Amino acid sequence: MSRTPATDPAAPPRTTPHEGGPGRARADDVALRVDRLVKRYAGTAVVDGLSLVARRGAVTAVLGPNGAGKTTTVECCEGLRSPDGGTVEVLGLDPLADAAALRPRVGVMLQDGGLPTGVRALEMLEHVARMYADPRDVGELTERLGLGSFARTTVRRLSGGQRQRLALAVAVVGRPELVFLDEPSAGMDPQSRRAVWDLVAELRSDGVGVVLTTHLMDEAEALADDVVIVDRGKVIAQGSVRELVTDGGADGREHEQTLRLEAPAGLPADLLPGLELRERAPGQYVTKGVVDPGTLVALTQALAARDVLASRVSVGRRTLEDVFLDLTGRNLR
Ligand SMILES: Nc1ncnc2c1ncn2[C@@H]1O[C@H](COP(=O)(O)OP(=O)(O)OP(=O)(O)O)[C@@H](O)[C@H]1O
Repeated sequence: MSRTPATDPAAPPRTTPHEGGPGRARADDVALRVDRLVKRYAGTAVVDGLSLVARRGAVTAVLGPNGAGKTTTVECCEGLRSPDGGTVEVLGLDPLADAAALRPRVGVMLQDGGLPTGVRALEMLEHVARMYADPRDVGELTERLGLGSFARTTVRRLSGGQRQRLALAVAVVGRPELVFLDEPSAGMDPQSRRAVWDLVAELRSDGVGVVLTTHLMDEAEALADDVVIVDRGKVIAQGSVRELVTDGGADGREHEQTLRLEAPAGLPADLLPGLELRERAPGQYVTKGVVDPGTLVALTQALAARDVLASRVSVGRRTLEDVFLDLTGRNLR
């Protein structure tokens, strides 16, 4: 698959539809369809013709750097903002015109929690549960998300991570068909994070469509069936994690190791015999081709011969962060 050069704003987004993935989702599998969405603030398009599909029974991660337009997009899907162009279909309905019909069917976890601050945590969850015909068991949800230790604490006194866990419980207690999670594990300790990830995996296997925005690579890699990478209000790549990190997936390159080097800018591409060294951002290099133990020796010798001291050398599988950096020349965070 060809690269979309970072410098060519006219280039089309790199789209890699895959078996069962967003490109081939059957109409009745589709939980969310966003088509050429535009949202402007003060005349500037912060969402600029963005299209994506999220399936039922799948986790779709919307990934991008700060200010990319992720939250704005999701807020248009939640009926919290009205688009300036394009269309949004949530469970086949319009999030603004059909807001009342969608409310019991869609769960929303906002980035700041979005919860009233004077209410105690458990009372809040119980209150929301009573609004649904067939809510989840509050005790079970409390237990698995570890809400018990702060059940009687008011929302305003909760830590960031506690508030996030409560917001997640509130989002899923009504058994939604589609749930939007905005950075669900931001600010959480590893144990809470694991509990959130397990819950998300369970929602997916129960057939729920999960749309999560994040800039955490490991979260997207661990959870997502479909990844949509957004930058400057546009989709710049989409596909499964495997497709994205293997550049199309056909040649099985996921087993291939990539060598990453941080060193002064301007090293030549042919520094290493038999390996291409590509400078994808100033001073940040990656190699293409097979990396073996001898590669590290050759690299060290080649750098020493030029009196160059590397600040970092690492070997590992290609990640979503690499994909983003390749496409944009910038780090994701
Ligand atoms: N109500 C608003 N009025 C004006 N500008 C806004 C408003 N809300 C968001 N923006 C701007 O729109 C752009 C996209 O913001 P958005 O919150 O959608 O990005 P994001 O990808 O979710 O970022 P982050 O990862 O930081 O949450 C940003 O430049 C932001 O400053």
